[in-house]
Amino acid sequence: MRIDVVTVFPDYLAPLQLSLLGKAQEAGRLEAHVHDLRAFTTDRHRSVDDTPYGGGAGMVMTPGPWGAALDAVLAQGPEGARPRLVVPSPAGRVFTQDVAAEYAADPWLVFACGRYEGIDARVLEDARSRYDVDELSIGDYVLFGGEVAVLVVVEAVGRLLPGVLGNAESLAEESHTGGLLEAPTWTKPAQWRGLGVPDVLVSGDHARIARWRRDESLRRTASTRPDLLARLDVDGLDRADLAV
Ligand SMILES: COC(=O)c1ccnc(N)c1
Repeated sequence: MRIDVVTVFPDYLAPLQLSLLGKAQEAGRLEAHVHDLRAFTTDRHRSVDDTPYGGGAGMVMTPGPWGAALDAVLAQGPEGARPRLVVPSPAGRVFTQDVAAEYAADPWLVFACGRYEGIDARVLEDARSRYDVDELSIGDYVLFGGEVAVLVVVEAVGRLLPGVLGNAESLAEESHTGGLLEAPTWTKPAQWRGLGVPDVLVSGDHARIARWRRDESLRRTASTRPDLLARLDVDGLDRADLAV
């Protein structure tokens, strides 16, 4: 997978070089390119924003540098490819594990990091002729810019890429895989500050352990995220059992 990020704060994306994402890049599973939007400005002040038409507080990012930047990114990628342009925005569709899986299947993601009051609407309108444009929210709150959202999305997507996670099996049991929250976990020591470990987990009965973990996962989901349960058609689930 290739990812390109256009931003006025390239340093914000430095964490992409760390940890598993750094290793994924070394292994050639992920190719990340960060572009400074100001490199596509043409004025002496390298300006990227201006006052909004119609008035109102704050500044809007001007279309010129963005158009040039998105053209340049396209020219650097595979010939004829049509990448997905992801624009982090509080007005976007909500990013979920399912969306992460969708993105993990894309060969090329381009991220446009807006700041201030956003990017001139014509940038996305123009981009739609060459990109599949996706405005994306990481939750119902507002940030200073899209860069933090890019780090969230790239980490959630990158860990789904084949070979990036040491043990791909862990993907099957984690929260939001299959729509439920994962059961609580314990490790050594067996006793800690007077607290022990559920007997079933040291029983060695793997079928019983799997059932117990499933029940704990359902209970935790019902207690913390009943909205997730409402979406699920969990076979054989008797919701009365989940009265927590
Ligand atoms: C400037 O970008 C944001 O404020 C933003 C981006 C993605 N998700 C959000 N919830 C906010």
